[in-house]
Amino acid sequence: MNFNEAIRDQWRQQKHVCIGLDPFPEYLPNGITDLFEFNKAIIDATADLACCYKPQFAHYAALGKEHKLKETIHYIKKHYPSVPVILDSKRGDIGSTATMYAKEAFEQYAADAVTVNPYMGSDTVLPFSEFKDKGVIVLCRTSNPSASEFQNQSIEGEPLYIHVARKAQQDWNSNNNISLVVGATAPQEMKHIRSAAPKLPFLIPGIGAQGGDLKSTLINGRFSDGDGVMINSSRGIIYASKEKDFADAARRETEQLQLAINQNI
Ligand SMILES: O=C(O)c1cc(=O)[nH]c(=O)n1[C@@H]1O[C@H](COP(=O)(O)O)[C@@H](O)[C@H]1O
Repeated sequence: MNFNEAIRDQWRQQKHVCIGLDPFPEYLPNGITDLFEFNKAIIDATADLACCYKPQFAHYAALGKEHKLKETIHYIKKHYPSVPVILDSKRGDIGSTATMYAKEAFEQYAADAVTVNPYMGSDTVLPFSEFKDKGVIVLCRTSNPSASEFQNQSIEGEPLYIHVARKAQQDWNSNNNISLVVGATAPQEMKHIRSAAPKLPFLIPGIGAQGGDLKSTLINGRFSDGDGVMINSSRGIIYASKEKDFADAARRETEQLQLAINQNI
């Protein structure tokens, strides 16, 4: 089963929440200093609800704690093998280097999918999509405040993000393993991208701490028959409480987000 099939399996069980494992040392709950211990508590409390997990690479590498990232991914794969793991490293480089980045994500870290920055062109994406069983999640229209500076620029009458969506669907998806990152903070762009790429799954960050609107996200982002979306929340879930009950609080936030998704999907 490849990544996209595994996600579809999760959707069939009404799981759409992608939990971001982005530990900031200064926000760790009182008494917790170890990143793996923190992640493990969150994972054990949410694994039956999560569509997937998404650890963000910089949150480990900036602290020299890449081994804690590896430990986290191995823990999920050992104890909750049906929950896919997306390594959010937003890689992108010339083909020969991209091949090494793909090995980093899929062989060193054993991730099921990786986020990829496609703005250097096709030869930088294909080394990832050659891994048939793995997911390649291509940045299309990101959630950050300056995203429109370049991504909304019009080229031949269409915004750049639409060119990315078309290329992803038509040229990069021969192994049926491509998804798109589309931020919840850009509902009109999301609608446009969904009509250009009706069948590609969307990873949607921007709900929770970044203030994206869930209802318009679901109306604009889901497939015509529902599903189609992995709704990411990181800080909104993992920092729901700074006290001893942080894992239970993360579970409650995940349940509430899934409930809100069910009511709108
Ligand atoms: O690729 C991503 O995951 C991503 C793309 C994007 O456009 N915006 C975005 O916020 N992200 C990531 O999604 C997560 C959002 O975190 P919260 O804002 O705390 O929910 C972070 O790990 C970001 O790096």
